[in-house]
Amino acid sequence: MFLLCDSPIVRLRQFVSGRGICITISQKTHHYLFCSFFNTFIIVMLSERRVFMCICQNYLYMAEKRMSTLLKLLEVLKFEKSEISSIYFYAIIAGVVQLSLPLGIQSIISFVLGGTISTSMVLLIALVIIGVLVAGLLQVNQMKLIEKIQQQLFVRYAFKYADTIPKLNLQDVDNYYLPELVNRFFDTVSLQKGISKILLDIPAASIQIIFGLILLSFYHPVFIFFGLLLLVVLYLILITTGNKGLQTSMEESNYKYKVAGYLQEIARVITTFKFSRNSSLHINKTDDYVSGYLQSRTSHFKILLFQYWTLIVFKLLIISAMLIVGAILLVDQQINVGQFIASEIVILMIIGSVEKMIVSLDNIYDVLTSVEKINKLLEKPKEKVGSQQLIHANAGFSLEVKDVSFGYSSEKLILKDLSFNIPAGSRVCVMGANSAGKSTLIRLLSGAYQDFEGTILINNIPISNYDIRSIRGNIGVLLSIQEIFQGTIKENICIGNDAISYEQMNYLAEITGLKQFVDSHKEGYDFEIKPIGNHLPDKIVKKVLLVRALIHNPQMLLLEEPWLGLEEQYVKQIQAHILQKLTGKTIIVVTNDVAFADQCNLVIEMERGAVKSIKTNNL
Ligand SMILES: Nc1ncnc2c1ncn2[C@@H]1O[C@H](COP(=O)(O)OP(=O)(O)OP(=O)(O)O)[C@@H](O)[C@H]1O
Repeated sequence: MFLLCDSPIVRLRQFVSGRGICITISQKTHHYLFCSFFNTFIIVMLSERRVFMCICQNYLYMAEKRMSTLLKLLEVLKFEKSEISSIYFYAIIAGVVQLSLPLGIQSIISFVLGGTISTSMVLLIALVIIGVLVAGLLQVNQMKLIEKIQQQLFVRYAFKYADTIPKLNLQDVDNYYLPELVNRFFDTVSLQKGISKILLDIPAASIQIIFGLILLSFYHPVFIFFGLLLLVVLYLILITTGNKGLQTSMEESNYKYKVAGYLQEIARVITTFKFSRNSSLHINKTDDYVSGYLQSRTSHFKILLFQYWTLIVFKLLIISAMLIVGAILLVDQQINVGQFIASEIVILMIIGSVEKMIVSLDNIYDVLTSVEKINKLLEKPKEKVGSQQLIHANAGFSLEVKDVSFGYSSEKLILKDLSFNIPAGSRVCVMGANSAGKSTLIRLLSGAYQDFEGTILINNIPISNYDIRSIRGNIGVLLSIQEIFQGTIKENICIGNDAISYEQMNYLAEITGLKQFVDSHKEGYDFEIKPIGNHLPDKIVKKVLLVRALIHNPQMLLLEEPWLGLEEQYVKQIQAHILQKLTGKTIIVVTNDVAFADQCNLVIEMERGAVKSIKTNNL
């Protein structure tokens, strides 16, 4: 295809997959001639360096994108190597066995034309029947292997998601709604379905095509020409529509998740939409996303239709050509009736396989799209994990904050040039007005946010050098960003640590006042908390989180407003526990409680992201 135009880059984008030759016709008027050769990329243009680069980049970008999606699919299939090899092995055997049908029929017809029913003929019929049975058995084995692969895929992704989510970088997670992103897990179901089609249909179809063509070439050389023509057409369909098909499939999937995400958002704020009865915002927004979905789906369907129409036209042509050629060869007595019928059966088998391959293209798009979608969460940035272990000593840790600056985004600094020292075993109170940056500081000290300027040293070693898990194992944290989850109270407190006894839990539950709530339910600590803690008073949520922070007997405590909103009696008990029972541990509490601050060794006052004052109390 040749194209004369004045805007090479715009044209190139519209160009079929960016492959082609580009020749400068006139440098002055900036006219360019593009020509596309399927799957061939050559640039004959030496004078316009800038355009030359653009073309290369465009091509490379598209090739890279396609390759990366394919590589991701191969990465998925890498674990199923042995099953896939077996499936292909069975497919080859089945392909050979299935050829016994036309060959058997050809011989049977020769016998029938001879007018005798001989033992050989009965034997042949039996062989054909056995061939069909064996092919069926092989297919059953293939199905079993596919089932195994499907189960493995689901299990592997379920565990990958469960393992990855807690490791995600919190700063990055701030930019999206994580539960919505997790919806991509449902693409494992599309992957399971698509993979089964691809692994069953495509090998069977390709092997039938190859063996069928080889067989046909034995009947007459003219069939070789038809065979080659068939392969070229199949290749052209794949090349011309492949990229576009994948692109429209991705767009369709993007809108699918937009619709699902928005419905999820409506459900999340159900009361808001319920009480704004006259508003149709939710319907209008859903309409926008659904329209986008329908448009991209229609574009995708157009590609599939184009592929199918090409196939129908080609089928018509090839069947008529084959019948005519077969009939001529038969009349010319170059082939006999048996060969004629057998060759027609083989041709029909080949056409059927080509059809299967074209129809499977939709599955290939689905599979590639699913792999991209599932990986969206898995590819998100993870927390950095150093190698140094924070040793569990029986004393608190020392902290040194040196010239630390931090912003949740690059536009605004929240913490500005903070510097202070906290000796091991200190009790520290962090005070300050709203938005002074107190919570942000605690988040940095807990290792929750890692991309800050300056240094934070724990026991004289930069926090980034530590294995973050060893820090988490040694500190108790109560941050405002923490939540309770669906599960029992015990699970919410212990988070799977079976070494924690009921006595330990009871002791802290008494201090915080959680015990009263636990005792008021017959299930006790096995009382099941509903998702997002629905119906649970805020005070109880806070108490559960506080007991969770204290229960591991950590060497360092980072507590954000631990008693804010709790009953006076429990506030006193909690403070007494922290000040009197946890001697030797490093305790940092964010609170504007002056009475508590007076009992701390160090009081850090913050103002607009900076340290306003540091006061040392001689206790
Ligand atoms: N996850 C976040 N993403 C972006 N900005 C944030 C985030 N968390 C806090 N901020 C902003 O950082 C600033 C400091 O908030 P921070 O919660 O650290 O202050 P604070 O002193 O603890 O205030 P408060 O006592 O009201 O909790 C505020 O302007 C706040 O809006």
